[in-house]
Amino acid sequence: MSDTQGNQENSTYDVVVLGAGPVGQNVADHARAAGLTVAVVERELVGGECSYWACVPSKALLRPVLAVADARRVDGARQAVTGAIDSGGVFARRNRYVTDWDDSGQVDFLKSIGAELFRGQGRIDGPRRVTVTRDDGARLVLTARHAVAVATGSGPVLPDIPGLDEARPWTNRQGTDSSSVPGRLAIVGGGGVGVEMATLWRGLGSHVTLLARRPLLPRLEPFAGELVTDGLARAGVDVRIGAEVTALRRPDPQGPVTLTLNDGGVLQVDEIMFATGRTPHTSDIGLETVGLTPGSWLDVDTTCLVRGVEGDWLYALGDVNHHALLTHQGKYQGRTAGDVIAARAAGRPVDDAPWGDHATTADQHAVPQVFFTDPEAGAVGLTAEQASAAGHRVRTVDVDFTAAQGANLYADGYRGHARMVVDLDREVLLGVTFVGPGVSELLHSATVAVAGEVPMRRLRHAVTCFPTISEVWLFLLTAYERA
Ligand SMILES: Cc1cc2nc3c(=O)[nH]c(=O)nc-3n(C[C@H](O)[C@H](O)[C@H](O)COP(=O)(O)OP(=O)(O)OC[C@H]3O[C@@H](n4cnc5c(N)ncnc54)[C@H](O)[C@@H]3O)c2cc1C
Ligand SMILES: NC(=O)c1ccc[n+]([C@@H]2O[C@H](COP(=O)([O-])OP(=O)(O)OC[C@H]3O[C@@H](n4cnc5c(N)ncnc54)[C@H](O)[C@@H]3O)[C@@H](O)[C@H]2O)c1
Repeated sequence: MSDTQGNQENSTYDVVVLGAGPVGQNVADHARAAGLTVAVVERELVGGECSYWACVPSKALLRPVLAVADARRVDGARQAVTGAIDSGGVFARRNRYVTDWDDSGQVDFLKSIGAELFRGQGRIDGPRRVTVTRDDGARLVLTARHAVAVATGSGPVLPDIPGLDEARPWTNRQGTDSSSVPGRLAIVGGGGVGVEMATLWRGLGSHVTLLARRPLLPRLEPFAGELVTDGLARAGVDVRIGAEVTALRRPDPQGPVTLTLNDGGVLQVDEIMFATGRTPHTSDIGLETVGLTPGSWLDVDTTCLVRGVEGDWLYALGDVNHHALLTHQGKYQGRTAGDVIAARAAGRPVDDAPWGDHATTADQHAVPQVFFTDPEAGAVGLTAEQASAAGHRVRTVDVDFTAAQGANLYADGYRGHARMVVDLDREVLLGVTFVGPGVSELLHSATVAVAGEVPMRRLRHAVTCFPTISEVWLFLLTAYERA
């Protein structure tokens, strides 16, 4: 429904979604499937950071690097890998997966579900109202009968270092959309973006220096970061733990960047990339008009309803709520919140008990994550340290993959390690971590066990196929039973 006042158009929908990334699209899809009318506001590309400058291009670029690394671990296949990776072919592959940064396919998806797309910057303007400012300056007002869902994602945080602007650093954007390989690349930050970008650009031939304040992948079990550090070093990445950049210089815009480091050393590179964390896209979305602080992460309950806002109409999903900065977890929140909004709109009961239909319980207990490094690292649930800190009485079981024949048949001289964290009181798994080639596809088995709270005694009946990498489960369970 729409009407016009002066030159400002006003329209009313059941739900207004801010941001058409993967998360915004999921909440829209679920609300539409329940029969609600939905407006989606997007200021850039429908598909968001994930589709064009994060998950999809990074994995399109990494896959050839990891495929070649896998082939090199198999006698007979290794001899067929004789040359360097063809970066032109890799970039062309990436361009196909990001559809040349053209979002028409995803626009068609929104049309197909019957959601209305509004292009422009969306801002909340008091309860249940959103203004959209288009590039040509035109403004329209959207009113939400039931809910406004914020899914505006996050952007890179850059440290405040002298010379930062002059250095014109890369962020995840240039790290995923560049079509030339820098001769020398410094990457700052040892989280997920840093380790994947180091794997990728080294694989394409760059001389990469990875500067990390702390050990790599600090949110995972410590052995994951250690094995990934080792893998990067074997690939030729100069990994420097404890390093920080204190100043940057790039006097000639076409010339190299000079980094001053905290140990007083100097490093010269052709590009520098920052992978030093994310900040929510909430500074310019009108949070102050509903009593919230601009620029803050949005604090939500288990149904993704924002706390501290009267009237139960504002939801926040995906990166902006800071539960887990991962596409799949944000999409889970989007599916859940879409269903919650529909239930509340229809006056139906909301099942927000733990593991209920309308609760994002997995955000607290079973978040899975895979890093596409060499070796791959995958984890779900709590680490041993997190589980103990949360007050659980735990047993930690560790095994090397080398004993699993399936793993060795997959890669000669397979190197990998797994850990499971068992809750001794309930005899269920709290967390599992795998590190090794090919473990990315193994992780979901652990996610099912953790989210399903499958009793340890039942897990022994989940027989692993011989000979597959999954045999690691047999070694883990045997070690648990015999301890
Ligand atoms: C290099 C990199 C690799 C990654 N790899 C993975 C991976 O392999 N797997 C994984 O699960 N996660 C990965 N992530 C994390 C993942 O990208 C994010 O968790 C995901 O994009 C979050 O989705 P979202 O929909 O919340 O936000 P986004 O994808 O950022 O989408 C938000 C959308 O909102 C729009 N928007 C923002 N503000 C407004 C406004 N005011 N008005 C209108 N529109 C607005 C933006 O333009 C954008 O389109 C990676 C991140 C990075 C940086
Ligand atoms: N495959 C995947 O699922 C995948 C891949 C990449 C990123 N992601 C997600 O995207 C999000 C963002 O990743 P990220 O790596 O940018 O952030 P992050 O927060 O995971 O890691 C950033 C790292 O940079 C370090 N750091 C911060 N400031 C620094 C400084 N000035 N100097 C040196 N080091 C500094 C931090 O200590 C931290 O270890 C993460 O939450 C991650 O889960 C997921």
